[in-house]
Amino acid sequence: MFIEKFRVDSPNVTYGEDEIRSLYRYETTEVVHEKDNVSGSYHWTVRPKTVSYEFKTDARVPKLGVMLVGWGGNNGSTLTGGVIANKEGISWATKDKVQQANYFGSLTQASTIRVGSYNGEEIYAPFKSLLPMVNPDDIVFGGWDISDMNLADAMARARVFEIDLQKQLRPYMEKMVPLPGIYDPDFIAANQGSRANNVIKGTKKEQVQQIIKDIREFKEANKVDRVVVLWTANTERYSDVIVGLNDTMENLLASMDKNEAEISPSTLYGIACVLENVPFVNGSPQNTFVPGLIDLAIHRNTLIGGDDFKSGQTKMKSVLVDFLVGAGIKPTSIVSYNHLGNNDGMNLSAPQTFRSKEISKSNVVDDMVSSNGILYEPGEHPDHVVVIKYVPYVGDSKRAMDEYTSEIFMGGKNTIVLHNTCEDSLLAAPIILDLVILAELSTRIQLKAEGEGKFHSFHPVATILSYLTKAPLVPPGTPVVNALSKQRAMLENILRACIGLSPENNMILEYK
Ligand SMILES: NC(=O)c1ccc[n+]([C@@H]2O[C@H](COP(=O)([O-])OP(=O)(O)OC[C@H]3O[C@@H](n4cnc5c(N)ncnc54)[C@H](O)[C@@H]3O)[C@@H](O)[C@H]2O)c1
Ligand SMILES: O=P([O-])([O-])O[C@@H]1[C@@H](O)[C@H](O)[C@@H](O)[C@H](O)[C@@H]1O
Repeated sequence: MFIEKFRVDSPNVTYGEDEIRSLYRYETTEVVHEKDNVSGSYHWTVRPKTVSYEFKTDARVPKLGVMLVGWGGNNGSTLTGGVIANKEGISWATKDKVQQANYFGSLTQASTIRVGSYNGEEIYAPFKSLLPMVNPDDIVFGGWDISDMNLADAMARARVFEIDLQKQLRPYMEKMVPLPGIYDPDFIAANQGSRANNVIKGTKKEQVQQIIKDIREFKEANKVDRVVVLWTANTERYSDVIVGLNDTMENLLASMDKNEAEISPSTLYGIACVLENVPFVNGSPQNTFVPGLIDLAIHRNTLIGGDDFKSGQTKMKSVLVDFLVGAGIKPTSIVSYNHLGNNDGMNLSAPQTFRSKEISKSNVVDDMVSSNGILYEPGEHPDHVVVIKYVPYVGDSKRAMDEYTSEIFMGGKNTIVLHNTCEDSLLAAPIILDLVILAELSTRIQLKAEGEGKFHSFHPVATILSYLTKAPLVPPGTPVVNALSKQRAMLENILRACIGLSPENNMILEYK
């Protein structure tokens, strides 16, 4: 059964006008590897451990401004149009039916959580009912693009929405014009040069200062309380990480001042956001967050997150490999091919930008493979190939074909083949929405473990966003989890803890 909302009745939870507070007992384990004093041999011990936490969530939902880098792209124009269509209740004729706007594909807007059972029936509520979240209909969009095309024409260029919908959206979008962006042809494919007619001139430092100015003016002009910036511009090549250049925040800022060529546009946007204490999320696979920028974000306690939206093939991969390995089946060969004809595909047709994407699409199985020492020897992993081809005719309608070959019982082999066709931007747009909504929410959550003197925010490197990214950015020295079910459970259970609910453990002992 589905319910629209609920309230937790517990001595450990208080709902104030501006704040929700909870007392939470975090049940975990401590693993030790110790030497037996008698035998002298080492053994592993697992000790259950309970840590008491206090959470407090600011319940005042801000008016949110979202500034997209690459606003005029397929994702940016599709997301902007999609939110307008939902907000205005637009419906449109397709060859099959009259279609209503929706937020399908968004975890926060279209998924549910289990809150318990009632008279033997499982009870579910909207994911967004866990904590006060921004309503996407209320978001004010803006941003930058190296192409000066207005959003209505950009929507037409993207060829994602049905014509009837485009016609209805045009009046809302034709006056939306991206601000000039930071352009450096050395970091994206040469084939992008023809659209770069809207660029910020000057040194890298002057460009950063302009981005900061843009953010301030956007915030003032639109009277928004908070701004989140998200990169949905073209995939860049990796930046070289060099000691003395970008390895520390001091060196990164000094390199910017010296106009060092190896500081990428995406890193410059990131510097601007961190200096302005504005959350910055990277939806592409390049290493925007060089060590010096991570260092700066930690120093200034500004949320950063990424990398690379997890939207289609990779999302499926992080489910299928998790299922196979979790079932004791050994994937030995994974081949992921796709072709698409949008501008992203054209940009990825250059080897150096493709390499950024190949890395993020390939590393996604590492945690699952290393979790099973029965199937895999240390250092052993499946053959894993990623192929992306640019085929203009298909436009945004990506055609993905995957083949998974695994070893099964008694030397048997199993091959699974998947084919997936859909507009890539219709997968990515709701994920962008979730990223900005959850990034904003997490800045309103404070926590304090027993023994800690005062409340503090989550670590600035927002691991909480990992469900939405192919290559989760994590604080130095912490584990990377890619298995989709674990990522979703982590996110849901942290938000459940904020209202004093224990993790969903699926035991339903009541009925055993
Ligand atoms: N399913 C998906 O669509 C998906 C999934 C994962 C990742 N991504 C990534 O999202 C990004 C955007 O995808 P898209 O399909 O919207 O691409 P797109 O090419 O349609 O849009 C990118 C936009 O960024 C602009 N741009 C490029 N460099 C810029 C800069 N330095 N500053 C400001 N604007 C700049 C371009 O002019 C373009 O309008 C790509 O990096 C892509 O790899 C997309
Ligand atoms: O999310 P996913 O389907 O694994 O990966 C996608 C790639 O297959 C596609 O070629 C690329 O253009 C998109 O940006 C996205 O990264």
